Amino acid sequence: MRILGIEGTAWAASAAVFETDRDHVFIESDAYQPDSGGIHPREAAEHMGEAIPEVIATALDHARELADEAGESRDDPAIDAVAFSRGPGLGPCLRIVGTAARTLAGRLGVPLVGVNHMVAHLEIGRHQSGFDSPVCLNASGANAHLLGYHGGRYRVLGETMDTGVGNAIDKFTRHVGWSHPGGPKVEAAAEDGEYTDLPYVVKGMDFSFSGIMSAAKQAVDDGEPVENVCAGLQETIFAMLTEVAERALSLTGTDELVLGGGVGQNARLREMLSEMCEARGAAFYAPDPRFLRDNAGMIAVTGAKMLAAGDTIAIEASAIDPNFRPDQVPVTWRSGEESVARGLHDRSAADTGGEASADAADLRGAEATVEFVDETVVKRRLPKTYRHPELDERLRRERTVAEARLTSEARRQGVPTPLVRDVDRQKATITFSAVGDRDLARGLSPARVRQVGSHLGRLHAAELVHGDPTTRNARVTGPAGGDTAETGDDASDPGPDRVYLIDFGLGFHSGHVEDHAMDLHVFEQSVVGTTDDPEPLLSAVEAGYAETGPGATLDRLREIEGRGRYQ
Ligand SMILES: C[C@@H](O)[C@H](NC(=O)OP(=O)(O)OC[C@H]1O[C@@H](n2cnc3c(N)ncnc32)[C@H](O)[C@@H]1O)C(=O)O
Ligand SMILES: Nc1ncnc2c1ncn2[C@@H]1O[C@H](COP(=O)(O)OP(=O)(O)OP(=O)(O)O)[C@@H](O)[C@H]1O
Ligand SMILES: [Fe+2]
Repeated sequence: MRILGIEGTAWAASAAVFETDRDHVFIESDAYQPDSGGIHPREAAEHMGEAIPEVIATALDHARELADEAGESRDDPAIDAVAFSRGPGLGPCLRIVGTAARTLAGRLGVPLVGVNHMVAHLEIGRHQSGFDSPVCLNASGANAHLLGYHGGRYRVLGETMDTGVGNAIDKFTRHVGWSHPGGPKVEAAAEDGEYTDLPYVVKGMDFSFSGIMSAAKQAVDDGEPVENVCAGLQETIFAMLTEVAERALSLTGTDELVLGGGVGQNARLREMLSEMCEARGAAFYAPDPRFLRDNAGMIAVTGAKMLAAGDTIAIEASAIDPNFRPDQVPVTWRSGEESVARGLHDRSAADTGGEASADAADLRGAEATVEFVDETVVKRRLPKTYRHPELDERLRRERTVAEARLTSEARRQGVPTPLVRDVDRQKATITFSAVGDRDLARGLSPARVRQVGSHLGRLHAAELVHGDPTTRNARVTGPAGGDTAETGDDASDPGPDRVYLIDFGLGFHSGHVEDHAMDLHVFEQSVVGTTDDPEPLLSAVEAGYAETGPGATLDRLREIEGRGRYQ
């Protein structure tokens, strides 16, 4: 089969032909380059209007040659379907691409396939790597998120809370007067720069860039050489992306990572991700640059998978969607049984602690190694070689201090946590009492997550924020199956099932409703990412929270969930 792909969500007017038999992709692209400033939607649309017909004509010529070589009749269309980017992206650009795709499919009498651009950024890497069910890091201009397939959809495991990663970099380069796009210029300048410290902001698997960008602009304005700020920016932003990717691998239990998106062309980002994966024995795949930046090849390849699954779209129903989120797409081309979290269900090492602790294997979280010694666990934040040594040293020290302090403070508020027995700041090592029989991820139940909700509420009421409350950072007593006869639905009496919160390394003090709602959001996201039917669990979390937490948090949580983050 031969699929024509068309891409034009923002800057790349691109058309491609994917030949499924040979697994070969031909791509023709024409980039929009703003004269000054960033991407202007109107200018970008004008560019699409001129360039899209030309790139399509070139791709169709190529398809015709292939059809002739194959001896196909000249009366047959040389392609079997037209796949196009339906969104997300700039409305005026998407409309031009949509119109071109509909017209062409109608004229040739072939099916139309509507592709989500973000899903295409990750499907291309999955296709080329041959991985089963990887975690995907999309690092593009307008987006930044971690995705994993579970229960028929790509779930967002973590994402930017403000701008996309490329746009953040481009805003900085505009500030220093460099032309668009800024990413490659920052990469080149960083080669000659010395690392400078900038704010580092991750919350569980979410992250934000706005504080870093303001600090970077300020540093330049204050006279710091721009190449030093570029080096600091790369080291900070890419270490954040690498850290959250590692956390996603750890949370899902998967050992495969693929990279997608235009920022993925950056050699330093690829180096960090590949080093992180190597250190934890995971496989890493990054497509060639021509498949990372916006291109129609990824649209054609994803379109072919959708076509094979019968996932075509009627012309009347093919409206574009500038806010099309990847988790809205029903993934018709993959089996409902596949899951990014498959590793969770066949790893016995996570059942540890209590009686079993003496025999338990040592664990590796995302950040640290955990060694079980009698009834204690020794948690060591070993150096991460992918990070700049200064940044690494700072993070390990700060987090060790925060973890020891907040674990104890939480306990004083009545939240079950391990006892802190010893802290060695120099070696970034803490010794705790062992708690629980297994991670909550391996024993989810409404009664247990209700306790997590209630614990978080108690912390927030005392102006404490956990910072990384996931289903792997709670330990439970009792059986793997969850609700026992003793606990039943009566969560006010936890019975023999007790839920402990651990891993306060990203914790901090805050009375701000936004920080509280984000904390709850991080926990709910970790539940949604790894379960088939999250709704009863989410209701239980919120019911537990409502009993103990500040009143405004749940409203703010709804607001956070509803925020469009495509800026
Ligand atoms: C919705 C869609 O239009 C959008 N596409 C997009 O942003 O183009 P993409 O090709 O994936 O990424 C472009 C970004 O990638 C950055 N970039 C390109 N080369 C880079 C490099 N070597 N280092 C860092 N960033 C780089 C650019 O500065 C720019 O911000 C998206 O996928 O979010
Ligand atoms: N006090 C404890 N009692 C029992 N088990 C523990 C304890 N502390 C940690 N563990 C186990 O070790 C694992 C890793 O610990 P922890 O989450 O603190 O490390 P981490 O590297 O910071 O993890 P991540 O960043 O992935 O959340 C936990 O998921 C848990 O199974
Ligand atoms: Fe893109």
